[in-house]
Amino acid sequence: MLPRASTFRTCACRRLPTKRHVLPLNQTTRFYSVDAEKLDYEALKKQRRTEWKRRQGTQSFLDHLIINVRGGKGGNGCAAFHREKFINFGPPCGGAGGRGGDVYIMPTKELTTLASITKQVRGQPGSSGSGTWQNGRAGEPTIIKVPLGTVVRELGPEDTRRALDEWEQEEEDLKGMEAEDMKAKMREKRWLHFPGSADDNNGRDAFLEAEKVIYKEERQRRLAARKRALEPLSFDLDKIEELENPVDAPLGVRKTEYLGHLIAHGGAGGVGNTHFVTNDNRSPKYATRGHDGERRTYMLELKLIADIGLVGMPNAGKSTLLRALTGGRAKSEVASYAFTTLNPVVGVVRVAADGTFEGSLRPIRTFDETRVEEEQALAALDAIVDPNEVSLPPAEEPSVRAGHEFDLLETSRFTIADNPGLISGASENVGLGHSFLKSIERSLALAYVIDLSAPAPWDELQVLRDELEHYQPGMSSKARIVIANKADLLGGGGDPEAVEEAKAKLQRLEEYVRENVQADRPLDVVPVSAKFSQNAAKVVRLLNGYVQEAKAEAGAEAEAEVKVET
Ligand SMILES: Nc1nc2c(ncn2[C@@H]2O[C@H](COP(=O)(O)OP(=O)(O)OP(=O)(O)O)[C@@H](O)[C@H]2O)c(=O)[nH]1
Ligand SMILES: [Mg+2]
Repeated sequence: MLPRASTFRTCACRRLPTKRHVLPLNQTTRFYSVDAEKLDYEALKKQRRTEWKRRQGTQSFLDHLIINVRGGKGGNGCAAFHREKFINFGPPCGGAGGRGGDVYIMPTKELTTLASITKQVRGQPGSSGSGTWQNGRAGEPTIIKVPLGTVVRELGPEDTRRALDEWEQEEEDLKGMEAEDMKAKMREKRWLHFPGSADDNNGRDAFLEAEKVIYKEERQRRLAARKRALEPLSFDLDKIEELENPVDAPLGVRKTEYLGHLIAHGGAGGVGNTHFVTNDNRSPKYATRGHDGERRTYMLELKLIADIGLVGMPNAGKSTLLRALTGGRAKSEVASYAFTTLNPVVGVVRVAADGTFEGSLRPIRTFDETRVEEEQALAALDAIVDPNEVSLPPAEEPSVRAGHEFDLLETSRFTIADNPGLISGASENVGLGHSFLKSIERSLALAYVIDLSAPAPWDELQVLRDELEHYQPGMSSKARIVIANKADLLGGGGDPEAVEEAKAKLQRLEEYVRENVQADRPLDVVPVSAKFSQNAAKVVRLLNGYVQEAKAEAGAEAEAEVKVET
């Protein structure tokens, strides 16, 4: 029985928000106005966010991946005979199948992790040939886009993680079959027959001859593939390459497009029955199927190419520093809870001859927390500052501006990578672990970022150094500078006692660095405030110096190697 109309009305009303469900405004205000409670609430919120982020981090951070790549399958050949008005029995006219598409790999700046890359990549198949001598269309190439800085390594024949090649796979499929069944199955995989002539073909000498030739060719193909597999491919995708088309090419000549590195060839197309015409056999009724594409397995490993790598504990202000140095161009997330940054982010610092860097010309506002909170903060700011009441002095126009104008001034640039936070025990996979350090393994220099406002910043430094050494012995010798961040929190707003205390703390840190953390060359210690871009110019000058120095050293080494070889 249908419910009465009044029943519907009651249900609908129940779903509507009533006054009871909405918290009165004064009630929430009262809750926040209690300071102790608010503090607890804030701490709890931060802790929950940290936990949430850490869990997310373990799922989304991806710096190595194994992918199975298969070139496109070739299209099948066609067994057909020409038919036309007044020609009832025309000649064989089956076209060949198209080639399967090749698979390429290409670096791109748009990606920063391997998370979006599919593990099984199949090239596009070629289309089959058809009657009237029509050959099939070749498969389009497939391009796998990976982040810049990915190292591609093919797994060798002994590696158990490698996918089986087409012959090994066939062997596996035929295991345990009777010899007759096996033969039939192998034939079925390779041959196509004109409708109704399969049995007839199998008994013909011409077909058996053709089969022998096809198997011989296949054996040669298999030998070549096995030989090639003994030398696995390996290359670094550390720069974006472009094909230069000749400038004097005649009009109308197609420009060749850069597709990247070829990692799996597509299979050849099958041949049509026209291919098998001989003097003895004028109307062959069989064609071959397309070949499978190459099957290869690759290990992708992400190693970002940044000249400088920032290493620091969570919340030390690494992301804030990156944003300050790049003028907010590098969009690294900043928030007051730990593990805000989950993936390494690379930014570019552009420097002029007089030491001005582009970031200093772009005033940035660094917001904490999420976008919602950012909007709330802005709204609160607007409520306090009434633009009509406060007459701000007109901002001075800088003589140069960031953006395109800086192109004329720029004399050097370097890249800098912000990393997730490193904590004690990261080598035992505590926090986000330390595998992300792989991304800065090839950096020219490392910079420790520590929180100077912490009670014992030197302890932080020791932990960072130990974790670097745990990750790779000798890696800490790449560190050149200790950036003591959050210096603005010391000094107590100009209180002489607090200033003295801050100076003493900095001195103690310097002493500690000199005595305990020293590598083979002295480490610079620079107090900065990333949030307010204080002393950032000095940091940029020093970092730029290390990069130039390291590049010069690498250049000298390469030259020496060339000399030895000659
Ligand atoms: N007062 C002050 N606060 C800062 C400074 N630098 C960063 N902060 C604040 O410190 C908090 C953490 O900054 P982040 O840049 O996210 O720190 P992080 O090292 O990237 O942290 P993770 O990504 O979690 O490893 C934020 O609330 C920043 O506003 C600074 O120089 N002075
Ligand atoms: Mg960060």
